[in-house]
Amino acid sequence: MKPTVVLVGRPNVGKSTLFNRLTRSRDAIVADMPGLTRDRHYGHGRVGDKPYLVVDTGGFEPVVKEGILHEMAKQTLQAVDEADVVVFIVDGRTGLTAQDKVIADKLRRSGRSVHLVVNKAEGMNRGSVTAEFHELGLGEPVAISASHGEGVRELMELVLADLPDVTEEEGKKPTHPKFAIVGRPNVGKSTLVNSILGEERVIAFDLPGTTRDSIYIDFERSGKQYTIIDTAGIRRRGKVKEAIEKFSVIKTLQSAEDANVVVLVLDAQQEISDQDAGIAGFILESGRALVVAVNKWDGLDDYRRDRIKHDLDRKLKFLGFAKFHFISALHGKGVGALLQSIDEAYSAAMANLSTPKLTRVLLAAVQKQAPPRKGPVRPKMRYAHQGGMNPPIVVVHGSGLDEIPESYVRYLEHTFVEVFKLQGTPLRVQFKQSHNPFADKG
Ligand SMILES: Nc1nc2c(ncn2[C@@H]2O[C@H](COP(=O)(O)OP(=O)(O)OP(=O)(O)O)[C@@H](O)[C@H]2O)c(=O)[nH]1
Ligand SMILES: Nc1nc2c(ncn2[C@@H]2O[C@H](COP(=O)(O)OP(=O)(O)OP(=O)(O)O)[C@@H](O)[C@H]2O)c(=O)[nH]1
Repeated sequence: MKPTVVLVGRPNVGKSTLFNRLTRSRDAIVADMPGLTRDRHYGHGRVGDKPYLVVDTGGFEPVVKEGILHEMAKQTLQAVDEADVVVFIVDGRTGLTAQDKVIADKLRRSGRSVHLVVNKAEGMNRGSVTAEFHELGLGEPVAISASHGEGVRELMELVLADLPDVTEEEGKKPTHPKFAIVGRPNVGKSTLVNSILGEERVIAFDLPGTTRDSIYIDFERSGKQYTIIDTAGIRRRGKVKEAIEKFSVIKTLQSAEDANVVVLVLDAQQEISDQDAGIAGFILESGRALVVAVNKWDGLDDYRRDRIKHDLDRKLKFLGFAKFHFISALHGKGVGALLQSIDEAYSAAMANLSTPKLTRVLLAAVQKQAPPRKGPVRPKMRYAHQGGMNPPIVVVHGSGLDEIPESYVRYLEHTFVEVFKLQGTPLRVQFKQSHNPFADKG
């Protein structure tokens, strides 16, 4: 599973500046999806071949108005609790403050692994800028400049050094669908898991766990093997749901990363909320295959059904690649069809796309509509091969491919998806310049 790095610190120390720097390159992938809403607190980062999730806790809750911050915001504490590593940022220009001490104390008691980072250190002597922060008792402070990008890469290498390497695990080819049921509180995730597995099964697996673990359940249906990742499972204990735990975006993201198919559950009896769209945005960014379950479809008249469909069209347009199912988890309606779509999405995400066929499809697409010329060089696309799975990545080789417009990339994506019938997974097209030995000669 990808490690989660949580950025903590008092206001104005540079958390979001660092966050933006860590997540910038990844954002480009889904930069201009129409309608996509993303919560700018959660993102994907990578150092070398090590991927991680990063959380900016700044602005999670309104800043306490008077006096020093006596208590870290609840949401921040939850994020710290669910983190693999905490990066605690202080301001090298302001120097050590009382608030820093309060936060340091909380972090020390959290038992998490903490890296102390002194930001805004550009043009300053490393030794002297970090000196006073030793007093926080969180080990050797690391000096960086988030806005200038100094020391950031070294910092992330250090932060990730002690964590288990996930790249090897990622490379393993899965053998069957492993799907995560995600969605905001109360949409019916537990009910859906029950409906898929059958009551007895769930009770048998209803093991107490720690708050941060999801439950993984293997099951068989119609002779086929599945693994379900149940993020809600831990809360479901017998009759009464005591103290419903706070919704965890981190847990949702982690389980989506770990799955090969995500089932996003929505509540048809409520409006599609910003939180729904936010979760949908993360799933899109993760590149996972997706099936949408619009739950609680029972008890709605035609007018309301039309309205919700309209609402979905408008707010979740960017999930056009996914199949939508209108189900009732409570009455077990539509659950079989949902599983079929999970199978289909899984196969699409894991499809083997042969180089000759990809190349044929590419050349036919180019023939039908050539990439627009920009500047003096005409883009030339020569061949395509598969560069990855889950999501399928098609690497197009050629020359003059620097400035292919986004609309043309989408055109190619749609063409590959249609010809290879890849329902339920996003597909990405990447370009690779090959040096053309004849280009300079005339
Ligand atoms: N000189 C200098 N300024 C920086 C650096 N990093 C961030 N800043 C500035 O510090 C200010 C606060 O940065 P933010 O990234 O918004 O800080 P934050 O911790 O996210 O603040 P909150 O959202 O209020 O918690 C901005 O004016 C940044 O431009 C740095 O490395 N050097
Ligand atoms: N009418 C109707 N109600 C449903 C359906 N599915 C679930 N519910 C109800 O919605 C409520 C929430 O269901 P849960 O399965 O606990 O939802 P959850 O998403 O697991 O909720 P959290 O544990 O808070 O994340 C319960 O009262 C369910 O009985 C459905 O298909 N139709």
